[in-house]
Amino acid sequence: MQTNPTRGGFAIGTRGSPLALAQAHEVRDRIAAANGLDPAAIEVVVIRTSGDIILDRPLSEVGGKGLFTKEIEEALLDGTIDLAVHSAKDMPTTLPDGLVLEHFLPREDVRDVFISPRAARLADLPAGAIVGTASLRRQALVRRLRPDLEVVTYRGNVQSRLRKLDEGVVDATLLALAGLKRLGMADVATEILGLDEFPPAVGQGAIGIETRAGDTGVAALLAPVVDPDTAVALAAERAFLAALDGSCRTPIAGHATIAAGRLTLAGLILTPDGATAHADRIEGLTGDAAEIGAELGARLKARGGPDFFSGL
Ligand SMILES: NCc1[nH]cc(CCC(=O)O)c1CC(=O)O
Repeated sequence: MQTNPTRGGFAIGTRGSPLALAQAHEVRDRIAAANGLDPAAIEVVVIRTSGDIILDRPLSEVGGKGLFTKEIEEALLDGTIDLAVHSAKDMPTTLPDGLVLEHFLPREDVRDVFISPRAARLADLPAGAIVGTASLRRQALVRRLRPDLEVVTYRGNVQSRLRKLDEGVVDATLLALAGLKRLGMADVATEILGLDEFPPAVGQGAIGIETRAGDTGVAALLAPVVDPDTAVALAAERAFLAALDGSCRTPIAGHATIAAGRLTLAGLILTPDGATAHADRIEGLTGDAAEIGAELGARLKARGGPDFFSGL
């Protein structure tokens, strides 16, 4: 078994939310099973991040996605942990020097779900109903489909969001089906939203494993558990997001699929009010994933024009 010279063990770093822990335990169990190790010999280290501490403001106002990874990445760089498990969706497009995001478990369902005690479908909510979500993409997509609803920002982990729904603070919310499945809670979903009307965030449904660049020992342990198609899809989606230069105030959807050795990347950018949207897709070779992502990002950026991103 690979040991860490500075700490004398093998450790996985994760945030402490129930979803983050479920994902870290899944990675631990798969590594153990595929390498003939005792799962108990692989330590799971919970790391509290700035993003977990600041809960009262939208992420886009307090510094973005990096707040959920900073302390975990420091632990990876200083050798406290050997790999970090993340929701790929929550990862910034640029990582600190010396770290890479190249390993992914097979992707879960990428779709969003609508959850409400008031209506069987998003289309059936009464006018004026309040939809709570912190995601700018979900806010814009709801406004595009249902401009007559009221959209409010609503942060917190999956459990706390569902609690607010129970308490009647909002009439409906939207969550990723993948997270609910990993928590064994897929049955709370009221309606599974279609990919065309409600395209996912870049990385949605994928568990990413961040490692130190050139750590061949960890790469060897991960080789039997990772999914190459998911890695290709994520390379395309993340290059797309990076080309749109990561303004976390811009609603963006992006989804790559692989079939018969070909990659198809679909992307969408919206204004926050959902009134204006630009969508396109590119199909090409899986080996060109990063180029396809960059090209689609550049196209949509050009289509939106200079004011699309600055004027938000
Ligand atoms: N930003 C929170 C977050 N990060 C990943 C998931 C769900 C799991 C996934 O998309 O892989 C969620 C919750 C949600 O959006 O419902």
